[in-house]
Amino acid sequence: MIAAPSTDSTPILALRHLDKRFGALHATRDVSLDVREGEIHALIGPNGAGKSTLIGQISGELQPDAGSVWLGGRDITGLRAWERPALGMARAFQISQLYLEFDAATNVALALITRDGGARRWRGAFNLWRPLLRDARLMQQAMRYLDMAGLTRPTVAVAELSHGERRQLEIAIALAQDARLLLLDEPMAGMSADESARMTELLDGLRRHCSILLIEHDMDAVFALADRITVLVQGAVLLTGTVGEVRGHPAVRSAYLGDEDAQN
Ligand SMILES: Nc1ncnc2c1ncn2[C@@H]1O[C@H](COP(=O)(O)OP(=O)(O)OP(=O)(O)O)[C@@H](O)[C@H]1O
Repeated sequence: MIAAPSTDSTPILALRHLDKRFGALHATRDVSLDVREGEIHALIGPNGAGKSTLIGQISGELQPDAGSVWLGGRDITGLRAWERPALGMARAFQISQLYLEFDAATNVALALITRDGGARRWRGAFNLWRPLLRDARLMQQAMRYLDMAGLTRPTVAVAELSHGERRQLEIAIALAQDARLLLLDEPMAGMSADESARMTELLDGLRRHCSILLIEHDMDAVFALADRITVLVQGAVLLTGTVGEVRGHPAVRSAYLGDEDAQN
C-alpha cells in the first residue's frame, strides 16, 4: 500500500513509484518526485529519457501502469486529463488551445468563461459565448492575465502574433485557469535568444503565482530558473538536487552535461 504524501509540508505535486511501459520499452521506471509550493522544478535528461512520457502521466493523457500522482495532497491518478485543470493543474503549449482568428484578449476571456472543467467541452460553441465577451469586467480580468504574462499586443489576432507571443498567451491562459501547478514542455523551443531571455524573465516572475514543472533543453534557462532539478536517464530518476548539486554530479556530467561542460 502506498502512503499518502506527508501533510506537514504537502508538495503541490507528488509522484510515487510511477511506472510505464510501451510494449518492451520501459519508459518510466519507478519515478518518485515532489514539486514544492512556489518551486520551479526542472526535469532534464537526454532525448528519449522519458520526460514527455512522465508529463503525460501527470497531466492525465497517459495512464501509468503502476504508481500514483498526487496534487496538493489529493490522489488524482485515476482522473482524466480534462478533469485536472479544474483542480489547478495546467499544461501550457498545446497549440490547439488557441483560437488563431481571435485576438489574445478574447482567447483569455474564453478561458475564463470556460475554466470550469465541464464547460471546457463546450468551447467550440463560440456563438454561445459571444454576448459574454462584451462584459467589461471579464475583458479587464483577461487583460490582467495578459499583463502578468507580459503580452503587450492583446488586440492583435493570434494568427499575427510571433511564436514567443503565442507562448506568452498560452501562459496567460494557464494563469486564467487558476493554475497552481504549471506543466511547461520546452517553453524555449524554437525561440530566438531574445525571446528565450524574455521567457526566462517571465517564468521567474511567475513563481509568485504558481509552482512550475519545467521540461527544457536550454540549460542556461534551466540553471537560471530552477530551484531544484530532477535528472531522468532511461526512464529513471538519476538524482534530484539544486543547480549546484546537479552541475557538480559526476554521473550527470557524463550522462548528460558531459560534452558541454568539457568545453567550459
Ligand atoms: N506512445 C508511445 N509508444 C511507444 N513508445 C513511445 C511512446 N511515447 C514515447 N515512446 C518512447 O518512450 C521513450 C521516452 O520518450 P519521451 O518522448 O518520453 O522522451 P523525452 O525525454 O521526452 O525525449 P525528448 O527530449 O526527445 O522529447 C522513447 O524511447 C520513445 O520512443
